[in-house]
Parts: sequence; C-alpha cells; structure tokens
Amino acid sequence: MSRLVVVSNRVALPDSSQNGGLATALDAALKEAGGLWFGWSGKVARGHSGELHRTSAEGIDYLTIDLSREDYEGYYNGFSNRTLWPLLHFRLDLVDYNATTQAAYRGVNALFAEHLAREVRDDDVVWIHDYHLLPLAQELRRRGVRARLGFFLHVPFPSADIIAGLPHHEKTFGALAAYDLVGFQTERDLERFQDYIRLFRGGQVVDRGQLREQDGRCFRANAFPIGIDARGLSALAGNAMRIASVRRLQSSLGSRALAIGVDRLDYSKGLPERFRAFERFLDRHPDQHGRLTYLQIAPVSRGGVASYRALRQELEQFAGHINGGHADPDWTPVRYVNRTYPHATLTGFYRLARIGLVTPLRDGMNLVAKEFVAAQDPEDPGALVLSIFAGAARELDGALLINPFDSDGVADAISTALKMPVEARRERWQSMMTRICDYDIHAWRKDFLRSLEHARD
Ligand SMILES: O=P(O)(O)OC[C@H]1O[C@H](O[C@H]2O[C@H](CO)[C@@H](O)[C@H](O)[C@H]2O)[C@H](O)[C@@H](O)[C@@H]1O
Ligand SMILES: O=c1ccn([C@@H]2O[C@H](COP(=O)(O)OP(=O)(O)O)[C@@H](O)[C@H]2O)c(=O)[nH]1
Repeated sequence: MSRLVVVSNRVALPDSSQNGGLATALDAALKEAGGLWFGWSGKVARGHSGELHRTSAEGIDYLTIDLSREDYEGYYNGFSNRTLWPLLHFRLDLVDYNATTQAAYRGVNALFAEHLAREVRDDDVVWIHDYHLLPLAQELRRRGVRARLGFFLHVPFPSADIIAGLPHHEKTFGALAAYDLVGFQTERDLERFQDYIRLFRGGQVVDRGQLREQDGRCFRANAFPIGIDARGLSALAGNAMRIASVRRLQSSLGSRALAIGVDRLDYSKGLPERFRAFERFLDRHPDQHGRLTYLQIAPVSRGGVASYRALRQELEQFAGHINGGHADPDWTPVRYVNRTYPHATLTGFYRLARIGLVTPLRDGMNLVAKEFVAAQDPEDPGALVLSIFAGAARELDGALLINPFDSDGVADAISTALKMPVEARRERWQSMMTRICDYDIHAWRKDFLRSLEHARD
C-alpha cells in the first residue's frame, strides 16, 4: 500500500476540538497506510511566509507552514475567497479580480510545492483538496514530482461560460489537467468540467471520466459525493440529551416545534432568502402562527472579506424585523445565534427539530443536510427542506426539494413539513438514511483513493 500525503489549506491538527467528518475520514486513511498531512498552519507571521511546524501523532506526520500577512491577504482573503469562491458559486457579480492577489495565490501554491517536493516520494499517493490549491499539481510537476496526484473540489464547478468570466482563467483552471484524477461532488459538476476542457482547452472526453488534452496527455475525472460518519453521528445524537445546552433548548421550546438551520455566515448559503421565506410562511399560514420556532445557527466566517461583513449586518436587521412584526410576548419566531457548536451538541439540536432548513443558493455538497438526517429519531424523524442547488439534493430524495429563490414555495414547504404525518416522515427519512449509511465518509475516501491508485492504468 502506498503512503498517503494529504494537502489542504486547513490542516486538522490532532489536538484541535473543531475537527469534523472530513478530518476523521482523512485521519483514518492516513493511519491505515501511514502518511503526511501538509497545509497552512492557520498562523499569520509577522515577517515572511515559510516557517514550518512539524508534529506527529498516531503514525501521522503533520507539516504546516506560516503565511505572511501579505500572502494571507492575497492568497486566502483575496484570490481564494474574493475571486474563486464567488466564481465557483455562480456569483460573477461578486467576483473581485485583481492581478496582485492572483500572483499571491500562485506564489503560495509555488511555496507549498517547494516544500512538498522535498517530502514526496515517487511511490506516494498525494491527495490535494479544494479551490485554494488548483494549480498545485502543475507546480509540483515543474519541480520533478512523479507521484500520483489527485484533487478533490469540495465546492461546485460552474459552467464554462462563468469560468470564462475570470481573466486568464486557463492559468488557474487549465492547471487541473496536471492531476492524474480530478474529483467532483456531483455528476453535474463533472459534466460542466468536461465541457470546460472541451470548449476552452481543446481537449476531448475519450470515455466517461477519461479526458485527453490537446497535447495527447490523458487524465481522469469523476464524481465522488462526500459523505458523513452517519452511524457515528446517529449514536452521538442518541446520547445528546446528556448535554445541558440540548436540554435547555428542549425546555425553552415548550410545546412548539423547532425548525433549524446551521450554516457558516456565507452568502452562498441563502440566509436572507431563507429569512424572507420564513416571513412568508408566517404571513401565508396564519393557522400555524405561534406553532414553530426557527433557530438559525450561523458562525461568523471569513470576516476579512467585505461581502461577509455586509451579510452579517443584513441578517441582524432582518431577524429583528421579523421578530418585531410577528413575535408575541411569550414567543420569538426567529432565534439567531452566531456561535459555533461542537458536533455532539449540534446533533442534539438536530434531533429536537421537526424541520431542517437547508436552502443554499449553491453548495458543493452541504454536510449539514446529511448530519440532520443522521441525527433523527427513527421513530419520529424530522423532515428536511432542501435546496435543489445543494450537491446533497442529488442523493437525498426523501427531502422536500425547493428552489431557494422561490420564497412562496419555501414557505409552503415549511408548512407541509410541519403538518406531515409521522408515517410519511418515517418513509422519507428511511430512504435518506439508507443512502447516507451506504455511501458514508469512509466509502467516499476509499472510492477516491482506489480510483487514484488506478488512475494511470
Ligand atoms: O476554511 P474556511 O474558509 O473557514 O471555510 C470552511 C470550508 O468551507 C468550504 O466547504 C465545502 O466543503 C464541504 C465538504 O465537502 C461541502 O459540503 C460544502 O458544500 C463546501 O462549501 C470549503 O470548500 C472548505 O475548503 C473550507 O475549509
Ligand atoms: O456551529 C457549528 C456550525 C457548523 N459546524 C459544522 O460545519 C460543517 C459545515 O459543512 P457544510 O458542508 O454544511 O458547509 P461548509 O461550511 O463546509 O460550506 C458541518 O459539518 C457542521 O456540522 C459545526 O461543527 N459547528
């Protein structure tokens, strides 16, 4: 078995309390074959980029690198989160292109490659994650690295015409052809990537999942929808009443049902649209007035980017507006919380909820949708209201699928979910639970790594 090298912008260090499902899956893979996890240390250095930190635990080596303030601003806040993130989420209107941040992005990828090239052996398998590192394979090949290189994009891949809106897009997206295997969340993302290679790279789709570049070089691409540790989360949820904050939430609800949303404060998650739809629900369904409390957990994210700060302000005002117009002395329709909760607590919150609201405008997968399903009580499960624009919608066919831009449609789905009889909820839940247990986070990483091992066959 080859050694595994994982590369990602954020590294889930062994002592961190915030490590989620992805960290668990990659940890398991790294432990199996022994391996190395490389990425940004999360630290912004006073001087230059490049100071390395090395640590090991349970057979895994962790190597992280500090970034200078200038590189952090250019690579992370700049090109990754002000240019690529909106572009990849179909938001050309928010794309802020700047040649300086693009150069910083390329520079940090080159710096990562410089250090990695000294670590990687020819028989290693290297798995690189996400939009921060699109050109890393190209930089590694330039430095003579011959190991198998795989890439997984956690966010959507938009249509070729949107990508073409980015000046010099070939430099960033053409570089994907340097990988042996490129993985996407859904078949639609894969199809749009294949279109891009045909239309803008002069490449060919030889066979499903097999692409040929103009110069004759072949590489593979496929869909690998990321999963969660469904059984593990289900067990956590079953024990969550031991957690004081879960019990407090339950007693605060009284006899009212709970609707829950859990999202980073990000414009891709469609939070203002969701608040609008909830307000429409209150207006259109007066018979259900006072029967439902909506809890929105929204940890602050990427505060260094102006559009994220503006969103935070907008939502604070919106929550106040809805409560001002609809609350009773003993009922607040919207509870809006900017804190981050550990998984154990979140699973308890999910289990208390009659309705899960997952309504992003675009989302690579959306793990919250799957976590909500895993956490339900099989005897009395809640219903999931899910956007057709989340990658998860391809698998979770038992959800009430909605278009997040249609506030009346979302409002009516909330009402339907609230009234849904338990038999119908059980039937819908069972089909979703079966799927997320069958293709869980471990099946996902084994599937990807197996394909990468054989990508050159
Ligand atoms: O690292 P941050 O800038 O704080 O952002 C957090 C992560 O957000 C994104 O998550 C994506 O990956 C999920 C798992 O595959 C997927 O379900 C979701 O739809 C995506 O948005 C981002 O892609 C990660 O790199 C960030 O670390
Ligand atoms: O207070 C919180 C809010 C979110 N999450 C986790 O953050 C992840 C969010 O992943 P998702 O795919 O839904 O969206 P992303 O934020 O990655 O775009 C999920 O595992 C959530 O359980 C968490 O642990 N605590």
